[in-house]
Amino acid sequence: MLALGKLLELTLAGREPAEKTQLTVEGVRMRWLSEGALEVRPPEARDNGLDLLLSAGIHGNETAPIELLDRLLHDIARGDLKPRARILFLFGNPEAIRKGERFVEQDVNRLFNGRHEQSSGSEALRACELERLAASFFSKPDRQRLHYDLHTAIRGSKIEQFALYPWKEGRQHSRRELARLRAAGMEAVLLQNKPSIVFSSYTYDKLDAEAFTLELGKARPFGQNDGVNVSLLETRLKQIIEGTEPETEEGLDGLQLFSVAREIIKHSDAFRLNLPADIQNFSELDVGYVLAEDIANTRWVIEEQGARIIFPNPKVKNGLRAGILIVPSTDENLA
Ligand SMILES: O=C(O)CCC(=O)N[C@@H](CCC(=O)O)C(=O)O
Ligand SMILES: [Zn+2]
Repeated sequence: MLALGKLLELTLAGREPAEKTQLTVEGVRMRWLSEGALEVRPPEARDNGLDLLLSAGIHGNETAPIELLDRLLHDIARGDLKPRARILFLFGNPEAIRKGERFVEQDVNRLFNGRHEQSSGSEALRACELERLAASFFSKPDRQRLHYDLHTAIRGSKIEQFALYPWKEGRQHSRRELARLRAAGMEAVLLQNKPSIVFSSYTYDKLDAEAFTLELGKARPFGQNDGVNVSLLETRLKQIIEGTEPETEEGLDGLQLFSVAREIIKHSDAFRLNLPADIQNFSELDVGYVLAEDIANTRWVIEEQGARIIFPNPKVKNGLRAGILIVPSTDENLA
């Protein structure tokens, strides 16, 4: 196997490779760009015009997606997987991955779309670098652009695998991309309805990629991911990479759609979230329930029928999202 296939090993060791560019026997070029960043380019005659960005480890303790990208890279470096797409592999927060922590000082996935400019420290610099790497990768005209930012969640979930689809004014969510996600094993998609500061929102909004955050199960340490079944996603990614993806029906085959009713923002240290610590994502909340309380008697009371909570987290920094309240949605506004 080509040494550059061991991007994860290099990243965990904090080392630069001796050789920055290597070629497989089939002429696939692997190029190390920076810590945790590697570009894969098929020979020109085989290139099918797709630019695919695969990122994981934006949160350092979310190891199942990192292991998935590591397997894909090994297969490419051994010549077992023969790309027709250009691919950028990114391990988002190397320092946090080495520590096995979600982040070191601040959450990288709250620093995109310019937020890093209002901040400082190594994670702000990394978010800036990730934006630059993604922008340069997606700078070629007349190519399809696709980004999957892979995550696992802090808690268990009533719906194990789901996607978050960013929003941009005037741009419609794509039915074809949703069908593709369904085929990749996603059971639900949350259709966002406002701008955001996460990585997939940056590539969707600023770089015109089709972009998604994918949640694949519960976060566990390296080597303990048997409970996270990524086989459908892995098969689909290999097909996308090799250009052998079967044409998907436009039907969504039971894919559940949700939209954001409200983001719960923690405003102060007085913030209290009235949920059990072990509550699962997608738990339903009754109308009238006092979900949260904050400074100056602010109360977050459930008003929406069919409301569910995802990503509840009272420990976030003040000013950040402490949960998302979602409601069922339909496919009527899809392009
Ligand atoms: O389990 C949790 O509370 C968080 C899991 C996670 O890291 N989710 C992403 C979602 C990004 C998005 O909103 O698209 C995050 O919170 O950064
Ligand atoms: Zn995450």
